[in-house]
Amino acid sequence: MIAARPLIEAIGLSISFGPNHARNRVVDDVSFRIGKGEAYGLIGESGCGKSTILRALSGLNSDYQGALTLADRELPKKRGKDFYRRAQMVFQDPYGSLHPRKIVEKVLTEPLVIHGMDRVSERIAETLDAVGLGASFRYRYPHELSGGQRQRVAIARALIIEPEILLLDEPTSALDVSVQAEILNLLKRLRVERNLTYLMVSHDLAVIAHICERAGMMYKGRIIEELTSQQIRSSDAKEDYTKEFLQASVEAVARGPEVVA
Ligand SMILES: Nc1ncnc2c1ncn2[C@@H]1O[C@H](COP(=O)(O)OP(=O)(O)OP(=O)(O)O)[C@@H](O)[C@H]1O
Repeated sequence: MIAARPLIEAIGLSISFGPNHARNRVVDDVSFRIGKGEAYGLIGESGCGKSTILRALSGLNSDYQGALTLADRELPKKRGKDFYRRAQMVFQDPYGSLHPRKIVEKVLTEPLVIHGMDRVSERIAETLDAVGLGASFRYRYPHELSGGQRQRVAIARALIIEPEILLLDEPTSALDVSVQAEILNLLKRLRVERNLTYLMVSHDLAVIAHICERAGMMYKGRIIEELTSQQIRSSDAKEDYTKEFLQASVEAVARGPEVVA
């Protein structure tokens, strides 16, 4: 079900790269709507434009045509602090996204200071707890953490300012298979507990079907059709390309993400 009034909307989004005479359009007239509290996925093979959409929405690339809206208001090309207060990003690579010389406490203090939030020490303790890391992790450096623990810190950093929206770019694909399911289950639980809205990008259909209620199937920069997680599970697609994509992943979807409890 599409909410009548979406929290996030993309309207005719197009994004091109390269010099004027040889612009390469990698996102082509994409539109989607995400209701408050919904988890929406963008799925497709490598290079189809998923991350480019997420980067545009998160303000990392302002060179786009069309409109992106938040709660019915068109977002300015240069996102203000108010946008980041409401929407935070979690990246694929927990190794690259944490500064090697900052202990966890510093990583978690910074967003609180930027957004002028109180109860710094308590919020750090509460958020570490919420992502399944105890107080002992507070004074550790990234190199003292496993990949899964680092991704939990990255999730804590995103959540500590209590945003409404998480923009998730392949948040488990850099992790060991055994750890992926733990992080996915954490994301699933946090969404319910905090009534979060997710936009998640993944090439992995099982991951999208596990987390998202709906997903846009992308092919060469376009969303060629939208599917519910139920349609993904039952391989119920209209487009031939989607059918092939689903068929190729059918066993993985039926199994769920590896070792999900
Ligand atoms: N800054 C950029 N300059 C030039 N081309 C770019 C840039 N960013 C992305 N592209 C190109 O846009 C296309 C889509 O990339 P994008 O990263 O969005 O794909 P994706 O679907 O997320 O795949 P992947 O999972 O491999 O990242 C690719 O051909 C990529 O090379």
